[in-house]
Amino acid sequence: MKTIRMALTKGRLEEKTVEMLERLGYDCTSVREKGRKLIMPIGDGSIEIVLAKAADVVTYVETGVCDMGVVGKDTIMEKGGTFYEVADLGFGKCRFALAALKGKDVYHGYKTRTIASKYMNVAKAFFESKNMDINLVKIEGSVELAPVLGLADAIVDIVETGTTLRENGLEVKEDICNISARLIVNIASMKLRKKEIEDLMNKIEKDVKSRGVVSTEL
Ligand SMILES: Nc1ncnc2c1ncn2[C@@H]1O[C@H](COP(=O)(O)OP(=O)(O)OP(=O)(O)O)[C@@H](O)[C@H]1O
Ligand SMILES: O=P(O)(O)OC[C@H]1O[C@H](OP(=O)(O)OP(=O)(O)O)[C@H](O)[C@@H]1O
Repeated sequence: MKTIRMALTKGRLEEKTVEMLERLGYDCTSVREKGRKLIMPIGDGSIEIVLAKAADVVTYVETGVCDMGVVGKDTIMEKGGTFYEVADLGFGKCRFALAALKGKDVYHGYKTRTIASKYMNVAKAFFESKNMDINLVKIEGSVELAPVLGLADAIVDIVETGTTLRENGLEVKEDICNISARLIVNIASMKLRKKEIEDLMNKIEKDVKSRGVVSTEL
């Protein structure tokens, strides 16, 4: 049987994904003791794990160098692409929100608002849906700084606990959508490796159900 290559998002989603694979019965010692290694087999070697940055997980799955991947809905929304999104894994939960300084009115007034975000496409689509004309500024991280420093009127960013907003004098003005980790599959792999991929998908779906995950729309 040919090895299935699965791309995992390094960082926040990594631990939960490994825990899920362990619940499915795959020995993930190789991932837990990886050091600086980026590719490693798990279990009996039927799956090979590729550790990548979120946006690159999508690229590797879309191009078919990886058969499947685990990535946040935020990355899927921002980057788009052609692949199957087959499961909401129910972890990595957070949300996209519009936020600004406490008490600031971001909706009214004649001046075009300046919005800062790491997620330019998500922010653009959100304001287009509201028919609001805005100036968008790309910020690479710690986006909360932009309104505090006076660069932007508001931000579109990920909120999990709300601590970063609160500790910087900001508040959510509007929730945009929920985010969680998703399982994605390459289109050709789904046909060519149907049996192996479906077997793994079924195991993952069982695990997701057993955790009582209420799946959002895929
Ligand atoms: N509080 C949070 N902040 C950011 N992402 C979160 C949070 N909680 C869950 N996530 C999910 O975890 C994924 C990976 O986040 P992580 O911060 O590890 O990587 P990243 O956003 O690509 O940042 P970096 O560029 O620092 O690697 C996100 O794409 C998102 O789906
Ligand atoms: O609601 P909270 O629990 O405070 O989490 C949200 C924060 O976490 C993320 O930032 P991250 O730590 O990934 O750093 P970054 O801003 O440099 O991307 C996100 O962009 C928020 O800043």
